Amino acid sequence: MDGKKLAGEKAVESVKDGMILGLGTGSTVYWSILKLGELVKKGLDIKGVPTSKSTEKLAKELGIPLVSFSSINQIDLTIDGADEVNPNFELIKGGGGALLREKMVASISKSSIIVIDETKYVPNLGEFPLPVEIVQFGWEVTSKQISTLGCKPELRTKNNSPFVTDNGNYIFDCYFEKIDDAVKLNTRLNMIPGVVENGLFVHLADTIVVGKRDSSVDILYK
Ligand SMILES: O=C[C@H](O)[C@H](O)[C@H](O)COP(=O)(O)O
Repeated sequence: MDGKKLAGEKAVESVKDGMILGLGTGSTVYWSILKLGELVKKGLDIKGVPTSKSTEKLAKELGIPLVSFSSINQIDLTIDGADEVNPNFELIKGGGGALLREKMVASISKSSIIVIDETKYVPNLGEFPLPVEIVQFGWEVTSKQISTLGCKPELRTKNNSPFVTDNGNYIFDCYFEKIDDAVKLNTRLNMIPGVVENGLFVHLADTIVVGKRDSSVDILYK
């Protein structure tokens, strides 16, 4: 069975009536949102906070009640995907371009479950290029500054034009040889003028749900 589907559906078992729920973005959490839609139809009482326009659209189609991020101070639980996860529960996110809103939502979540298939659980972060969201103004200069941290930033494109995020920004996919110190790199990247946010999530996940090829699911707790 598909590891993404297994993990996505398993995470929903932690959802309880009355919760305000952060709804992540991507093809793994898609399965969580689909399951939530089914449960809402059967009477589950939750309110979702979407992390992207695509998740907002999906949740609306499924009849999941939503609440705007601006109107709340705290989220009970967020379920989201990731591109890489290491044994310290540090993540690379943003493969789908939603990292900024995802990080904002995660930052006010009491608890956060990350759903992945087993290919994404890695000893060291960095094989997946690190997404960094930047303002459009002077992106060439920002690229040079980011490269001094030891990577090759590539401007993400879509249909031969720069990819534009839900927030109107660009994304660099940054190729580091290996990321040894995610905490330090997260800080250094965010200190560069022009950088809005980067896809390193540190101290923002407490449970990892891993869907495996053999149809089993591992649940890792911090
Ligand atoms: O911007 C996208 C998000 O960070 C996703 O959660 C991440 O890229 C994982 O996506 P998927 O589950 O589709 O592999």
